[in-house]
Amino acid sequence: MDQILIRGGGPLHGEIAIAGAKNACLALMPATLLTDAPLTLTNAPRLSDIRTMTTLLQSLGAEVSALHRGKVLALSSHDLTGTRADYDIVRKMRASILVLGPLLARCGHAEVSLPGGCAIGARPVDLHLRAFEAMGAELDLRDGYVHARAPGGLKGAVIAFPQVSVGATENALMAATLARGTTEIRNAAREPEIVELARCLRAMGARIEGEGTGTITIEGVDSLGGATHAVVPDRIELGTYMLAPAITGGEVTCLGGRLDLVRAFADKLEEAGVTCEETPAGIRVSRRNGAVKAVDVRTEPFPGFPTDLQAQMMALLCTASGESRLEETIFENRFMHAPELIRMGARIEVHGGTATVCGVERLKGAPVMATDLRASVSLILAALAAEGETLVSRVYHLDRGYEKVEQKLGACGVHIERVSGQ
Ligand SMILES: CC(=O)N[C@H]1[C@@H](OP(=O)(O)OP(=O)(O)OC[C@H]2O[C@@H](n3ccc(=O)[nH]c3=O)[C@H](O)[C@@H]2O)O[C@H](CO)[C@@H](O)[C@@H]1O
Ligand SMILES: C=C(OP(=O)(O)O)C(=O)O
Repeated sequence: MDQILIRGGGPLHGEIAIAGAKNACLALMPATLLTDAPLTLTNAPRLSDIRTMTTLLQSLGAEVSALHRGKVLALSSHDLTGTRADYDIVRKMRASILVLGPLLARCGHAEVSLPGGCAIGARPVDLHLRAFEAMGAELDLRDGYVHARAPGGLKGAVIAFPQVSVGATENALMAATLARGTTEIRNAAREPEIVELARCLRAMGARIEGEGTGTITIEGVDSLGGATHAVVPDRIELGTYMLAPAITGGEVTCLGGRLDLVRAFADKLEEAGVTCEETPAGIRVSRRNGAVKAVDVRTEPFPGFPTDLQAQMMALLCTASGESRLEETIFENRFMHAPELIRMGARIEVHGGTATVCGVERLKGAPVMATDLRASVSLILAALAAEGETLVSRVYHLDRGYEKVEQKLGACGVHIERVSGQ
């Protein structure tokens, strides 16, 4: 199994190109199931999660070709052969549940394995299922699978989510495009991934209004056509690399980055004493003198501070001057990076959903283990500033969401390499 070795030390200088967004692409790819016309996605990231979604769609009979070294995905669901998403694929990636809405809308039935819990929390899919029921689907949970049927087709409905869910909003949005009548999604997620999906669906002929607000209205149409859509830059990869010079000092420009994608996060960086400027090329981040200041962070749905940047922010605050509080409100078990950061000399106490971080002068390199995707990259960030060598194991988590980490950070002056471990 691969490991990543980092020799921390000096400041970072250079440019890092931000890839297309994993989470946007994972929602856009299943949209192919809604149409028999071709869907082309450009600026796709090259990640194991994208390959997993490719395998899942292919298992349903869709054609998915990765062109231009994987940066362009050509998808066609002209000849769908199945409606069953198998446990063997779904268990690898929760976003697999996003095929349920499109399959149900297009084929009138689908069988999708329940994704189950994962390291960061239980993550049920009840909100997805309630949305389909509101649209007239009949659901049956059997043998670990959701068996969904809508013999007369889905009907437009008012779907009022009791809590904000990105995935449930995406699933309901896709299903509603082919439902009979009008659907109103209330308390909808407002994440950029939702806006992207709505734009792509609109380009395919869907009638959607209100994406990016709490209420999305969809007027169902009889069929959708094809489209070509460029995937938005990955705001979580962007935030992660913005933290690199914040932690080590120096100056890095994140090419293609946009402040509107990371406003709440960039505000916290500024509050901590890190400069973030938008330039025509991207976002330039610099920290020249002194330690960063402690700040308090509370994760929230967009436009709040993203849970997917909480672990990385914690890595920064480990060496801030003073005491910071991080409150995780989205997932019940998303502090697994804390014990590993403590192995590197951090002072962190976790009580329920709150972590208190007391900044130390210097972290020390250590062997550490990645427990999930964002935890893995938080350890890499911590290692950039640590004294000595850090060896991060279980980096398959990292490969789900970050392409070419070694090259991107290596080009900014860090000693980082992938090594084969046991
Ligand atoms: C592939 C993808 O885009 N993943 C992102 C997506 O995950 P995902 O779409 O799974 O996250 P949700 O927004 O649905 O989850 C938010 C909260 O709602 C709960 N919930 C969700 C659905 C449901 O049916 N019932 C329920 O209780 C979840 O357990 C969680 O506590 O949004 C999360 C929140 O920004 C991000 O951390 C993930 O990176
Ligand atoms: C939690 C994440 O992904 P997923 O929802 O696929 O687990 C993430 O991208 O940080």
